[in-house]
Amino acid sequence: MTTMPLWLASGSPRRKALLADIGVQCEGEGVDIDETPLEAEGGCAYVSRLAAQKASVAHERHSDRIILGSDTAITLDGEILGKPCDRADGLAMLKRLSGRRHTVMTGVAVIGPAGLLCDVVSTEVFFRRLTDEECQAYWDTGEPVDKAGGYAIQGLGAVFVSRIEGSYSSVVGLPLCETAALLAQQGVPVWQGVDE
Ligand SMILES: Cc1cn([C@H]2C[C@H](O)[C@@H](COP(=O)(O)OP(=O)(O)OP(=O)(O)O)O2)c(=O)[nH]c1=O
Repeated sequence: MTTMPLWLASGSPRRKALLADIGVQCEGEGVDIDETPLEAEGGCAYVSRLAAQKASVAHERHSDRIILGSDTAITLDGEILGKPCDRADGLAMLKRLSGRRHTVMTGVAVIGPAGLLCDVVSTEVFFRRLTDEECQAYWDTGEPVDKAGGYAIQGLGAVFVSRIEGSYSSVVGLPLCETAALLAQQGVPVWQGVDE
């Protein structure tokens, strides 16, 4: 076990709350990086690159901590969808998700005594059909604006999701099973089903 405190390279209150759910306390703040996908970059490579980059930038400032960075994006028809840039973009995303399945990918990177450790978790999310009125009313709630794909499974957007295959916490922003394993490999005290 390490005595190095954990630093979350994220401004997302959801990621902090998910870690708190499994008893992991941390400080942290978001880092500003360019989130433009590289040419021909796939979703898995994209979220793992951004998670590692967020962790590396934070590590430069807080080299005395264990650093956790993460990134969530959705993929549909071979395209990466991040956060909507405006109302028109958000409505277009919701219409594309309507009545079909898409993939949510979350990359997690942890820098610590074991070096840089990364994982990517993919989850299939199935949406029921949405009417134009529903998409507009949902956008107007304000919930979609800072969410990858323009919806929140943990919020009002849950009424659009008929089922998922994979990790719920990963869709919300941090896959807890895999994150706990990465933290444990870096010596962070984290409960994994047995008391030490
Ligand atoms: C699909 C989906 C995404 N999201 C969120 C998770 C992420 O916070 C966000 C995607 O943006 P990210 O760039 O992954 O994260 P962020 O900008 O919120 O925070 P930071 O970069 O500082 O860590 O979308 C939900 O909260 N619910 C959902 O159902």
